[in-house]
Amino acid sequence: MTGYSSKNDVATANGKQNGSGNQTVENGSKPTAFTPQGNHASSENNIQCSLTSDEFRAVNLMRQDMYPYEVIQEIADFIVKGSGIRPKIGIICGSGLGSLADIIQNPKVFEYEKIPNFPVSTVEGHAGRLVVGTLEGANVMAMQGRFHFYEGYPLAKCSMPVRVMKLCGVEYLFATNAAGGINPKYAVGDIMLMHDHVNMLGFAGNSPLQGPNDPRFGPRFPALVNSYNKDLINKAIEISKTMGIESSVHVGVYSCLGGPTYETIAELKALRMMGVDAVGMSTVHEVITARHCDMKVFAFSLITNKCSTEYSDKKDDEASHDEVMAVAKNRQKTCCELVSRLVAEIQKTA
Ligand SMILES: O=P(O)(O)O[C@H]1O[C@H](CO)[C@@H](O)[C@H]1O
Ligand code: HPA
Repeated sequence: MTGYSSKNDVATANGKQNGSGNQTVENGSKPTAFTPQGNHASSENNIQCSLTSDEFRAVNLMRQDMYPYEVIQEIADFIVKGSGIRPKIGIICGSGLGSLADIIQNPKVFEYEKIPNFPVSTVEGHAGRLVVGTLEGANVMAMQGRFHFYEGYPLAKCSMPVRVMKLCGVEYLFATNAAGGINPKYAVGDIMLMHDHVNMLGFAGNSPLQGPNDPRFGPRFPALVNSYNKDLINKAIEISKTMGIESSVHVGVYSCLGGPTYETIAELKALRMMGVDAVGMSTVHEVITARHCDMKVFAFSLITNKCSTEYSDKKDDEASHDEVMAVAKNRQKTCCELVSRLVAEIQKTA
């Protein structure tokens, strides 16, 4: 084999490459070192990284993944007291689907940065606001912006807001996402009601439930069969008929990869062989966390792009976040109608 070389260069955290291993930092502040035990030492050590003290603290905060029950309770109390509402339905808005929160009546809006101990949204199309109010007469709360593993947050932190929802009183989780359609029958703009998932991050040994289990949330070993509530799926199918969109609504299997890269052709082929219909980078950790604390789950994917399993040189065949956002914007009205009608159905039987 020719044409491949490995130079053994040392990559620094600020992206600079330096074959000698000497480290530089952009702003001129002195690099610090840390030990494998996580100690933050300023002396030279066996393992080095070129973070300043402030950067180190920021990264540490981002990676913090232990949220004791009491901290989550405090966040929930802050939201319930601040809004004067105890929500029954929690909605997570997928990429470009923030309008699902805009249809909430009498909204009380909490910016994520103003909520104590809450992470911040870093992805375009995820505004970073919690909206609490009513929809079709039901008390609801919606996350206009979710957290993804690729943003640098551990999975437990990505799905911590689901536990906040639970302690606010939420019984039903509606999780929505933008996803690539692997099933060749799916078209851009279709909706896939999730009836199961393949947890690729779980295959790699990663779970939002990793670490000590607090039985106040749920059991150490939760079962995940029947995670996606069948009654809600059937109600959504009925609603899609009355909306005249049943031919573009499917029931299928979603898989979450870590991202932020979109998939290679070989990965897409492997996923298809595993029975996956749509792929994204979210939702599964939220569903796991919701099922762990016994919430009823309804989830759907808006198919924002087709994932071809054929090799192609055409730029148009590559997934892009711009396309994802544009399709989501186009289909937001339909998604809003589906969600509000399903909320109305739940409210009817309450
Ligand atoms: O799953 P949501 O948040 O809808 O977003 C999807 O869209 C982004 C990629 O375009 C990824 O974040 C992927 O997970
Ligand atoms: N792959 C992964 N995540 C996605 C995609 C995709 O094709 N589309 C929207 N989110």
